[in-house]
Amino acid sequence: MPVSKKPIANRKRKRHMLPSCRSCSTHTRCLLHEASKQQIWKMFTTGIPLQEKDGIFPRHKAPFITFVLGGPGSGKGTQCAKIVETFGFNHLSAGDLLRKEIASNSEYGSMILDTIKEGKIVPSEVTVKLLRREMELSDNHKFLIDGFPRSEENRRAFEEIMEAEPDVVLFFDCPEEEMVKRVLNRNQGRVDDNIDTIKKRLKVFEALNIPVIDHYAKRGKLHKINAVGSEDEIFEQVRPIFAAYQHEAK
Ligand SMILES: Nc1ncnc2c1ncn2[C@@H]1O[C@H](COP(=O)(O)OP(=O)(O)OP(=O)(O)O)[C@@H](O)[C@H]1O
Ligand SMILES: O=c1ccn([C@@H]2O[C@H](COP(=O)(O)O)[C@@H](O)[C@H]2O)c(=O)[nH]1
Ligand SMILES: [Mg+2]
Repeated sequence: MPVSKKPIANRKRKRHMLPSCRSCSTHTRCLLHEASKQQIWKMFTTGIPLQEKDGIFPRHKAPFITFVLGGPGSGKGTQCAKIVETFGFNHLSAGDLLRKEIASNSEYGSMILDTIKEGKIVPSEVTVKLLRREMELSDNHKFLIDGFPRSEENRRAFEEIMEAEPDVVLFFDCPEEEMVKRVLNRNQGRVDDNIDTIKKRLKVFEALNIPVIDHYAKRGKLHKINAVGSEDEIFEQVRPIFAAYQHEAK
């Protein structure tokens, strides 16, 4: 049975369920309070619910993490939307989080913009920090992490900082010619949807992302999907993967 994403209002309320931050200057309730983070992640990684005495409301479920990988334009975002609709995951697109940082003029904004224009990879600590913040704020324990990790260094940073590994890894396998065609037709005004940047992104994908895919193949976590066909045809390959995990991920 599909589980819909919780409304933003509920996510905001979650902040107020966390203890006050004594170490920040404003003394407001603050997600960056180290003790809170450690408590949340202790619970996330051990699966042991926190008690009232731990300072935050108990949560009862360990995270169920899916990494969604594939080249530029292979259809990751499109299929994630279908997975969310059918299986009720929280979709975290690393690229979208980075683009939000640019739009919000954050301290990393101009560095991220330059990196994306060049089709290169943003430093792991920046991306992992953004993912971690979203995961901490989420009322949903089922995560689809789209477009990350992009390199072995990204993968190691995530696993070390989060003390967690993915349960499932999807790889949307698509020929380069098809990916280029899709990206050039995407028409969403992305600064990297031009032929020069696409060529660079494809090179980076081959050199740095394929080793991550190989790593998870060796660990028996990889599900390779033929990403050519209609969106619905492709989703029919994805559906049984999550149907099989539905009991575990509930
Ligand atoms: N099966 C498909 N057949 C044809 N076009 C598709 C298919 N799936 C997605 N598309 C289209 O291709 C484009 C790229 O898809 P999408 O944004 O989902 O890819 P992505 O893997 O998330 O790319 P990126 O890594 O660049 O974010 C979009 O315009 C989308 O509508
Ligand atoms: O983990 C990540 C994810 C993305 N990037 C940068 O963003 C662009 C666009 O990413 P999409 O997944 O295609 O939306 C990507 O080419 C990288 O430059 C990143 O550095 N790290
Ligand atoms: Mg995408």
